[in-house]
Amino acid sequence: MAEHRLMQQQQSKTGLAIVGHEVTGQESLFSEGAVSLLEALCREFAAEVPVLLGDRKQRQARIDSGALPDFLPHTQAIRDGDWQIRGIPADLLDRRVEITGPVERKMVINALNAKVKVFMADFEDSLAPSWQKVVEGQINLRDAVRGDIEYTAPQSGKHYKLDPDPAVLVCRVRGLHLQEKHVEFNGLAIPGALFDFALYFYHNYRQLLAKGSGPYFYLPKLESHLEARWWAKVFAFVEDRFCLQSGAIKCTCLIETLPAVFEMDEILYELRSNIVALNCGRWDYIFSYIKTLKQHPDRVLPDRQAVTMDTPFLSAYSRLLIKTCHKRGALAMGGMAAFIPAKDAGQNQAVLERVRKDKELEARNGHDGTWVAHPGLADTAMAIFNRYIGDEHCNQLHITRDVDAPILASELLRPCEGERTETGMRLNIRIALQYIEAWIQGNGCVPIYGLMEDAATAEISRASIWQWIQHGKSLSNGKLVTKALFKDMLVEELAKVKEEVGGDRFTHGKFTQAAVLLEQITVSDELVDFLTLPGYEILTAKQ
Ligand SMILES: CC(=O)SCCNC(=O)CCNC(=O)[C@H](O)C(C)(C)COP(=O)(O)OP(=O)(O)OC[C@H]1O[C@@H](n2cnc3c(N)ncnc32)[C@H](O)[C@@H]1OP(=O)(O)O
Ligand SMILES: O=CC(=O)O
Ligand SMILES: [Mg+2]
Repeated sequence: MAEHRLMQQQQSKTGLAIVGHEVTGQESLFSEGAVSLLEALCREFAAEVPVLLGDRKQRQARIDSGALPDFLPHTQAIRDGDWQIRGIPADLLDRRVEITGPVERKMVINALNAKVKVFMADFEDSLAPSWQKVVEGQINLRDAVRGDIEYTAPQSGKHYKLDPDPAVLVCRVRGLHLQEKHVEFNGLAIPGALFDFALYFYHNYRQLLAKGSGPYFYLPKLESHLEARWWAKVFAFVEDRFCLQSGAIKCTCLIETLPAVFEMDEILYELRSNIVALNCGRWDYIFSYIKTLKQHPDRVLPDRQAVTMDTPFLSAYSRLLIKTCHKRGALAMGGMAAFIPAKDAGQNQAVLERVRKDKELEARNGHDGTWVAHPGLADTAMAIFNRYIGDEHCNQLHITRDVDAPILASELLRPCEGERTETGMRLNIRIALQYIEAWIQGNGCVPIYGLMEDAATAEISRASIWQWIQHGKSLSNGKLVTKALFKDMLVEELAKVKEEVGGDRFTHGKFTQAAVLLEQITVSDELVDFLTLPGYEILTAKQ
């Protein structure tokens, strides 16, 4: 019956239509109840998304013409008010180490078995959202929630299954800028965020609540409290529809855009029934600093490697997030050190040392937990947070920073010192090339030169070069960064990548196509909002 209704809708172009190719196992995912929820959400909320995205453009236009982001005058009462978020469920009180990773079957099992408190299952920065991957990802999470997930690696024959006490599951849905073009509502592609949210919620909320957990979400790339309000309405609508207690759905918002850091109190306030934490998504935040201040010549960033969490503008961001969260009873999560374990034992010691240093800074600032990209880093991060949190507490909520001096807008916006080097520019090109190549083939997270690269980190690499060209910056060796210099380097670095990956891999890969896309988005006069937008067109072209 559901199939019949869908076919009718596909013909009439009204209501919801699934237009993607058939993925094995999708019948049970697109059950009548799930489709009906998705359709209701699209009917109620999809039309508001372009309006919210339009608000982003208007804000950006004001900043492009010289204004600087600042705290909002008309929400002063919310910042000054004495209010708290509603509360944190027991299984989310202790989040000292969270692992993140894409929703592929093997990774889901490995992440849930890792020695961490939470697994953030990611439909966002680390996933290239091909139709196949998003559908399979939902199936994998549904099976994991039921404790019914296994996997056998085709090559090694290694078998994977869940350990008895898996990590708490939190699902990160796509950002509002991304569409899911394989599902249409009234003939238009639907917001990817609604697709991810509706399916994860529908298939898992009962089982999760029955085992004392709940439907938990990470919300990425918010830019304003009005976007948080939109999510609050989505949550309330769903809680009502399924006769759940208000606040049964819980979320953590990533503060990973420069505009959002000025609205953290407001975001917590809008979502106060549902929110439990904010998270320092540092990589997108750095990208957003570049993007938001792209027309401000005095705020051009140096080499990516110089932009570390101890630089003043990032330190202010981390400290203000902690202060804001703890004042409101919410957890303040740290972010990702992009290092991943090295095969060589000596090199690995150096990696662990860098992770330790990064986590130590977060824990000392007062963060309640942090992210790792790889199970091999869990113990290191856990040891640091254990030392700061101890056995008596499960977080650092008791640490309030009211006595600290206020953190001012000028500190959040402070220009970042450091060199722009030819080595840094060439490295940016090679990273962006290899990442885009992986992404357009359907792989959203890859190790490159010993670091985890995902959509957020790669954005920094490509946007930095755009910004250096735009403002006619010189490199430390005196070379002026121009479109011509970039194009010459692109040819040279493409050849270098070929040497590094080998002729065979190069020929069978999509490096030339990646180079074309990288060139387009780097020499364009306007900064392309997200590389995943043109990337999605390529990714989905042949599906
Ligand atoms: C800016 C942000 O948004 S950060 C959040 C988004 N980014 C992420 O989540 C990054 C997640 N990390 C990853 O995807 C991976 O660690 C990568 C791609 C960087 C490296 O992966 P690999 O090359 O497979 O690493 P490696 O070979 O060392 O892996 C060893 C084992 O650990 C597993 N593993 C590695 N990372 C993870 C992870 N994050 N979750 C679960 N398992 C993992 C691998 O699957 C592999 O398992 P196996 O031995 O059973 O085959
Ligand atoms: O999503 C996390 C980030 O750092 O970006
Ligand atoms: Mg991010």
